Amino acid sequence: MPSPLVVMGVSGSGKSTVGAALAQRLRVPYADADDLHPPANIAKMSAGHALDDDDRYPWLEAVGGWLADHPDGGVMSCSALKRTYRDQLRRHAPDVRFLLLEGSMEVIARRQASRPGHFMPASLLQSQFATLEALEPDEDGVVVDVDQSVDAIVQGYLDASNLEED
Ligand SMILES: Nc1ncnc2c1ncn2[C@@H]1O[C@H](COP(=O)(O)OP(=O)(O)OP(=O)(O)O)[C@@H](O)[C@H]1O
Ligand SMILES: O=C(O)[C@H](O)[C@@H](O)[C@H](O)[C@H](O)CO
Repeated sequence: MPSPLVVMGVSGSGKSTVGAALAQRLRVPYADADDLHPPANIAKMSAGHALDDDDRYPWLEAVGGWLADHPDGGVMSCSALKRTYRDQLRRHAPDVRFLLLEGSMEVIARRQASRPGHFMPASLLQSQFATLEALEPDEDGVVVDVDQSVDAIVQGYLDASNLEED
């Protein structure tokens, strides 16, 4: 894969699951942006409060740093909800591509509900959807519907990107 990829979308859309599967399929390094949050961000979300732009700024800097360190390929799961956040990532890694995992609130809420023990409360899903700005035509990316198997999502991305496995 010639450039780093960010698997993006709202909480519970499958970023970690799909991101890890894609990285394995493409045989490139994988990282989860959830692991790069400052502890204060995790505490805030755990307490039921949505992050704001200021909270996300240092976190996106860390995500961008990882992308810049993987110019020859790597997959990062990161919500990247707003255009300005993706612009911030592109400043670090101009060639970054995005895979937007798109789904209805109904499907995603059901998946979140059957995922016990995660710090992200289901009550924040509405704010995640309200904050999400879809990929714009000038952004390098692919949109895949999450209401299908993980394998089908991975294949959908590969087909849309004309990427072959080694
Ligand atoms: N295509 C799929 N079909 C069925 N279940 C799925 C699919 N993708 C993900 N899941 C399940 O949905 C739940 C949410 O997925 P996951 O944790 O990967 O989402 P996420 O976007 O990384 O969430 P967060 O950003 O909150 O960490 C998990 O329990 C996962 O196993
Ligand atoms: O931008 C955000 O609000 C955050 O990245 C959240 O989306 C969580 O980190 C993640 O999705 C965990 O559930």
